Amino acid sequence: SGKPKLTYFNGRGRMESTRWLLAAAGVEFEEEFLETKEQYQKLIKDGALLFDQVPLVEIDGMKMVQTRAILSYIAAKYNLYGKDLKERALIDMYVEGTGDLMGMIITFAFTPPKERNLALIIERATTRYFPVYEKVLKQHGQEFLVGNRFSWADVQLLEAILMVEEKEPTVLSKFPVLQAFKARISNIPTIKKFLQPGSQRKPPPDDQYVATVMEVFKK
Ligand SMILES: N[C@@H](CCC(=O)N[C@@H](CS(=O)(=O)O)C(=O)NCC(=O)O)C(=O)O
Repeated sequence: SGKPKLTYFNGRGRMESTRWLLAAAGVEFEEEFLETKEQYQKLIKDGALLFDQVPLVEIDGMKMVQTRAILSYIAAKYNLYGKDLKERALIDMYVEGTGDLMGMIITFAFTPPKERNLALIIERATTRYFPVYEKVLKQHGQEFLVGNRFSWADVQLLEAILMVEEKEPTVLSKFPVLQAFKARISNIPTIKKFLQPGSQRKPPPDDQYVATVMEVFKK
């Protein structure tokens, strides 16, 4: 069909940032949801998973795995990766930052309840990560993080803000510039559409999601 095809669980995990980026670029995509061990074994047998891992994104005749490789390819293909090496370097730094923050939340669902440390996630968000983006936007006074143009960095920062707000709704209370950024980027038509109910955006992980992941990978 020419549309990229995403193979992953029916949940956020490591695939959600790819859904966000494709949606922000206005690119329609198909999804295959991993529900059973048999599906996973078949993908391996068919040689579709280079490292026996998902996310898998089939795009432009390639079977891409490795989340960063997938995201970088999509960002470059849809001109969301800056205009030169230095802008791309900034975007890489910013997306690694929001990626690390979201990584803490992704693993949260798989951490035994008594070991979960939500306070640490909120502390990192409000003292290490959000202050950086607040300052960057404040200093150049532009709409977007890099090169005064919409990029991957903006998409992933909005994704991270919304994810942290799901855990702590007041998390932006000391970040007025990020509050304005959130409102602005959420109103970009392709993102506004993705934020509407019924889009391919996935809900926060629940016990069912965690159980499915464990079941599929059970030896
Ligand atoms: N570096 C890889 C890691 C991918 C990964 O660990 N995938 C898990 C699934 S999930 O953690 O994303 O839910 C997997 O396939 N695990 C199976 C295995 O590693 O045998 C990436 O970024 O895509």
